[in-house]
Amino acid sequence: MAGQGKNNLVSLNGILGLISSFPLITYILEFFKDLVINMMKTAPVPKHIALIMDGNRRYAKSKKLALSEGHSAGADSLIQVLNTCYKLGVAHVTIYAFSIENFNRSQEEVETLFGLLRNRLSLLADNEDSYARINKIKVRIVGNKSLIPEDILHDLEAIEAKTNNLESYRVLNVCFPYTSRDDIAHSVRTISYKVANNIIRSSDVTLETLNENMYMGADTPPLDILVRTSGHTRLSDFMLWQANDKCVIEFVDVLWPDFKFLNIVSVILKWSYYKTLEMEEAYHTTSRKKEKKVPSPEIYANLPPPPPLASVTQS
Ligand SMILES: CC(C)=CCC/C(C)=C/CC/C(C)=C/COP(=O)(O)OP(=O)(O)O
Repeated sequence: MAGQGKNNLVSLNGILGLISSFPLITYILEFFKDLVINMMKTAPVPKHIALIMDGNRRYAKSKKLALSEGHSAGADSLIQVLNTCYKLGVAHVTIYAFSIENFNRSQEEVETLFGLLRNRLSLLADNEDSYARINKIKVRIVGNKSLIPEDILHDLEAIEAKTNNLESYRVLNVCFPYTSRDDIAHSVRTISYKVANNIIRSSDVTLETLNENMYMGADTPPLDILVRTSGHTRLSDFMLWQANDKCVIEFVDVLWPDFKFLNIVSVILKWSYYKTLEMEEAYHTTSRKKEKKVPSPEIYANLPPPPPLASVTQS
């Protein structure tokens, strides 16, 4: 049944894709998408969503495309998903764009991925009317920058500089090249350095200190939803530290390039539904506690007698 539901959603996405090739229909579809988004805004909205965009190569194989086209289709999907998230009011989106493990892929694929990332991010941020700048989205490269070739790093840092101004209030964290364990090791190394140089005391090191010294920075809200596409049910060394406590992990059995508006909307709707139930439960628990605090009649019975009545008209 779950597989059938998945196929229905993929074919619905396909139909939407096909009919959206007509301009008037695109306009009507966008109108309905905005309507859905505006309705969803009346319920709780997650602050931070992370995405493991898995399945680009399988998508390319299934469509008999070149591998690079699979990644390119993945980048197209990402733009749609980002647009939905930011329109809805999600402040931070974090994407696993390149794992340190991905360096084990062929030189050709690594270069394709680096080039794609540089080109797509440039498109997102280069000009004043580019998507990230119009929509006030800060692009941040999060990860072990020492592993990025100099020319690519130079371009990525230029993109960061163009979007990182005070007006930006949405954030796109591009994890590149990244693994969680490398992030945790980086945080521990930074803290050890600070302790050794008397910048902080070891007794003051808390979970928050570890958090603050991670690549992502202290101003990142707790992770609400982590999505992995393609049906694989593992985290592949991503967000191991951040996916804690209240974070919901969603494994969606759809290849990333097929992950579109309806898929991200259903993930967020589910989160929002359970969040509403949780808030309602918390509300009832607090009101029950308040009700319990009402003093019992016996307490009134034991109160001292009231003072004698005095009137201003009768001296
Ligand atoms: C603008 C911008 C930041 C673009 C990002 C482009 C993008 C979608 C990158 C993801 C790359 C990646 C390693 C995907 C995993 O699928 P896979 O290659 O492991 O596929 P498979 O699971 O089918 O082998």
